[in-house]
Amino acid sequence: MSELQNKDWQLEQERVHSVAGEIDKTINKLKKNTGSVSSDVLELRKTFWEDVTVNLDEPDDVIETAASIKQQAELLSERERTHKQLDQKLNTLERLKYSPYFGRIDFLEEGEKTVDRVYLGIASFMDQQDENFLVYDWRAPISSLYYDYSPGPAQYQTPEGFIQGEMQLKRQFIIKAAKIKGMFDTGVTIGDEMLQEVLGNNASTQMKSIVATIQREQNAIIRNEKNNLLIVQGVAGSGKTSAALQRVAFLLYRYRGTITSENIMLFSPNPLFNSYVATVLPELGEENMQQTTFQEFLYQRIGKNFTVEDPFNQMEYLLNEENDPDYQTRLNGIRYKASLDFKKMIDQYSIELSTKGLIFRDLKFRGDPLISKRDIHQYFYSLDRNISIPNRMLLVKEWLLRELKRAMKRERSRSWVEEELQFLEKEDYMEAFKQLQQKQKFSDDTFDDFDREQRLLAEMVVKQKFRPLFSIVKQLKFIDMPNIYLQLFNRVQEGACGLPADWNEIYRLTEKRFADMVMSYEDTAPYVYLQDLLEGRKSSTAIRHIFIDEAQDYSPFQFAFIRRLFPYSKMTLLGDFNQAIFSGVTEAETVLNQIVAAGEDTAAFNLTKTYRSTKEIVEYTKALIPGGDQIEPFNRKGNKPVVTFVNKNTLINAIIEKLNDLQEAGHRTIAIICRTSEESKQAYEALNKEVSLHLIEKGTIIYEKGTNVVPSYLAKGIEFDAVILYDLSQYNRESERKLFYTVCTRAMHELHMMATNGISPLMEKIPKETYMIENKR
Ligand SMILES: Nc1ncnc2c1ncn2[C@@H]1O[C@H](COP(=O)(O)OP(=O)(O)OP(=O)(O)O)[C@@H](O)[C@H]1O
Repeated sequence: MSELQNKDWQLEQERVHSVAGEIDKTINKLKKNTGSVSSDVLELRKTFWEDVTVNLDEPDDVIETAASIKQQAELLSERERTHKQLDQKLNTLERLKYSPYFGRIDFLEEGEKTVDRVYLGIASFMDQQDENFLVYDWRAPISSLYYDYSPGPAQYQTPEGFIQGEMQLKRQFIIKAAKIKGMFDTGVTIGDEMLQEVLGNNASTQMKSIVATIQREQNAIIRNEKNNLLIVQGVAGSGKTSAALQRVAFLLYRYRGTITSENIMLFSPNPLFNSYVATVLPELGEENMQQTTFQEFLYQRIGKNFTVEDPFNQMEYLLNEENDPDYQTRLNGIRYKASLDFKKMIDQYSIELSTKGLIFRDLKFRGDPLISKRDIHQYFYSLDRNISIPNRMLLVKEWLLRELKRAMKRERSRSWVEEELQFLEKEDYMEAFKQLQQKQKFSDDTFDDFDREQRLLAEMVVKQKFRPLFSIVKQLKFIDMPNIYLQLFNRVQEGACGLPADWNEIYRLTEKRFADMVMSYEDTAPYVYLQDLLEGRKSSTAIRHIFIDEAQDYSPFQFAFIRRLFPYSKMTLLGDFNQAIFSGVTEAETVLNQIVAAGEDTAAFNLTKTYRSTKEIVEYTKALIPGGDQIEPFNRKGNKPVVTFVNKNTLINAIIEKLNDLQEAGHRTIAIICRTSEESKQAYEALNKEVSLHLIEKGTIIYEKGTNVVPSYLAKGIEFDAVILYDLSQYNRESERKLFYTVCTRAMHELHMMATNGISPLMEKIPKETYMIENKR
């Protein structure tokens, strides 16, 4: 280090100390505040009832009591909110104290004489007089200079317009416990050294924020405010998920006051992924957005009577059941049911249903139809056809509720009621007695009282028996959805586009599964879509931004469906067609290559640089996919991938040997990736006797440090220090190329592949010099 650099370092270190000191002062002040708020909260909770005047004697008193409770509850919740905010602020300050900032830029604004020195951190921090920013939030308008430019002419956008000027210095810091551990002045690309430092670390079981090293092309995605729909195609490891999460943080900052974490929703591939990304936003001092998986979202809408298949079962079927006589039909069905043609067919069908064809269910009472499906049908189609189907359904619902009430009255005097009365429990009598007392219906005449009690009990019995019927009607379950859906396949398909030749077979298969009360994954979205067209669904207005990660796994149909549910949301789709493992097998369209965005205000991004894996691993994996030569690895050195020839007897020992080597080399997260869940279980059983490891299944929520055995499709989106592919020879169908690519790209530092039956034909085009071969047969 030169003397000048040494001096700079010293000056910067002094500043770090002084800023950390200021942060400490603020922390202490805040702690005092938090203390008093937290004792307020405790006190309020303790004395809640003391300060409420409870009097239930007269109706007026009851109203007053309710108002008094409400007031007290509001006071408590306001204090609790303040407490939570202070707590969050304290947390952020503690993080800032540990590492106040990661970057500095010196910017001379056009027409100004003094240079602005801007230090960037995870949150803004001002001096004690609240006059000067000691740290700028990385999301502030001026901070974008850091991500977008190298020293030289530069500009940034503010709500008032562009500010031009010259960036004179760009400096990066690695600060830990208020000590500068690294300091780099950067040139053209930001943070090569810093990226080396960050990417060279061990993989973690939880994703980390990347704010210190966001790249320019990622920044464009993170800060986009112009477009309603962002489509990001990015190669494996290009930072799509990272960009999505930092974008959430950006939006929460930029639209503070109008948008909260409640208004943002992330669709993610599985529950494990949800927990994998769950710490990024809290690390940045923000609350997590809403998270769901698409299947979870759909399941709430499908009756509990169905066993609903999830995408993982579907994947297992596709990978394991090639010899099933129905395999090809199922595949064709999956492909068509994913398409917009199928959606059009459903739209057309729903128009027809407006005039004929709806199917209803009998409303049965004590085994007999009380209101027959024919009556419901007749009533429905007697209504004005200009009224939409959902609105007519509401009218039918109201009519049915009226009819049920009428029927209830009729039933009270039926003989079955009297019979039931004899079997009532003592508690039922007590209840009737209590009710009569409350209604003050007792008279002096005990004979009358007996009569009244009997009548009330009869009412109670009938009401109870009718309850399920009321609930059926209220939930519109008098509509026979499964049969309406099946009828769709069995009608004349006039002008239907792209109908598969084996349509009748597809119908037969769908019907067969429905008869067993099983709904295949490919039917879930179309089924719920049709249901929504008939029942109506209030689109969600609370969600303002939707993020869909792993978007390549969504069909055009599914995307159109989501779009319809959230008409007021902006959307960010992130995916990689080379990782379309589901449609890789089925050859169905995915939303990424058939974007349904006509007329939308759309921006498309293409990320080709990859950060996860070493250069050697990328050189190997990029040769696996068409167009892979465009993938640009980050220059981080490592070992070449290794293919180990084994036979069935030596496989487990070879893996154990690898595990030992990798652990010795300091790798903390190692995945043994198997093709299917069955294979994972076998591998786990065999290895578990010898080494300590965990098995990841579809319900697994958290992945743990150490060695994990994981089925291919559950490894999506996450990463490991080292990956051992359980058996590379099994990936031999062309349709599994994307799956093979996806699993190999999970490795950060080391990729090892066992081969029980020679090299996979999918590796044919991979240059021999990109990997090494070992023999353990
Ligand atoms: N700008 C960056 N600075 C530091 N690390 C980065 C950056 N961009 C990406 N990374 C790292 O690269 C790895 C891959 O990122 P991420 O998981 O977001 O990529 P992805 O495109 O979603 O990958 P995949 O499609 O393979 O799931 C992560 O470890 C992430 O922290």
